[in-house]
Amino acid sequence: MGVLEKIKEIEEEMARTQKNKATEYHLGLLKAKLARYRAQLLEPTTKAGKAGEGFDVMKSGDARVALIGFPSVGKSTFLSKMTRTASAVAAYEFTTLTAIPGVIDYQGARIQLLDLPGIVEGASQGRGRGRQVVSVAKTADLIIMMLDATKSQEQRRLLEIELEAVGIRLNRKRPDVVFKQKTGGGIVINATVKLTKIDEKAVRTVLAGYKIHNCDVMIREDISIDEFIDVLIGTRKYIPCLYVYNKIDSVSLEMIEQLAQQENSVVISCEMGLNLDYLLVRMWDQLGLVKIYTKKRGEHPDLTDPICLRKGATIEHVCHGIHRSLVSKFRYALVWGKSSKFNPHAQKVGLNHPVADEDVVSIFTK
Ligand SMILES: Nc1nc2c(ncn2[C@@H]2O[C@H](COP(=O)(O)OP(=O)(O)OP(=O)(O)O)[C@@H](O)[C@H]2O)c(=O)[nH]1
Ligand SMILES: [K+]
Ligand SMILES: [Mg+2]
Repeated sequence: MGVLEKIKEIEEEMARTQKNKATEYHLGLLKAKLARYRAQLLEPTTKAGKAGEGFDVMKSGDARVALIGFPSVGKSTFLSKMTRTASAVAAYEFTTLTAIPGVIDYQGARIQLLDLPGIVEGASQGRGRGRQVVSVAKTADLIIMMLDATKSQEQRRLLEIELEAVGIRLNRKRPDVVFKQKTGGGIVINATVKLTKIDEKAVRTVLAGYKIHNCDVMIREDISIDEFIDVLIGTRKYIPCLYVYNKIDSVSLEMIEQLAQQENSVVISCEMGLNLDYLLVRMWDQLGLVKIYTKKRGEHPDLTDPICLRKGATIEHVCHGIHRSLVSKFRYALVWGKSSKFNPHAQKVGLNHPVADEDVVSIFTK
């Protein structure tokens, strides 16, 4: 039996099984199995389908934003508006057939915006170019899920299912669980908080489903069984997502208001150029980039050409941003700004010092 059939069989069994206390563990086991087969589906080595390879686009700039959506929601129109790259726009579906990269220059950062083919239901199982599209989505620092404001709200849920199916977790944090596999000693489970959604038996059932008999599990937040499975699988991608409703020029004001009030959502009209600046602000916030200005000794900081880094970046990342070989010659750095202990005065720091947005940094070398 192929992987697809096995998946279907488990899904059918899950649908048949009533959800209650008595079936809880059995369902947990089925879920674990299902997740394992789905993971196989994405392995390049299985015969279940062609490798989950993405389109061949070089990652460039300081961050990558991927446009995911059904056909004809306006993804290419958006790329053409926001960047100097033109991507074909048309009223028919599947106009775009490959990944088209464009660049947004914003706040001194270069953000790569990727226009992608529209995906359809079943994309994660290889329908259309779906598999390729979702694997590109996995490489993004932010996903813009583009939705058509004139269409049913169902579209959003369907897309979420497709992205979930390939291991993407939208707007969620990695579960706070420490999992260590061992060669002996049995299963040791500890929790530092009260667990209301799972118990030890459920955890053991899932571990048995994965044929794991020796491990340490330290659970530090009130997780669900699905989140525990994610921890075991280990390759989940936790990516921020903005739900962008396009074509608001064609819906009522009440509708616009209702869509705009949802969490993580932004309403726009590409065609009328409505709210696009605000979307940029929201994208920037979600990406969480920090700008660092460099300063040579005795000179003013260079405010025209900041180095853009991820949140959590250190002086070491700043060095890499200036020149590859700088770290090997590094002696110390002076930092002014929010990360300086003596702000507004400078602090002398080492490579591990975490920088903050708009810090000014001077590097001193040997
Ligand atoms: N009314 C309205 N129409 C829009 C807007 N933005 C795009 N469109 C129209 O929607 C249609 C599809 O636009 P595209 O940019 O090709 O959509 P796409 O998502 O890239 O489509 P595929 O590449 O086929 O997946 C075109 O006819 C656009 O003119 C908008 O803000 N309002
Ligand atoms: K189109
Ligand atoms: Mg397109």
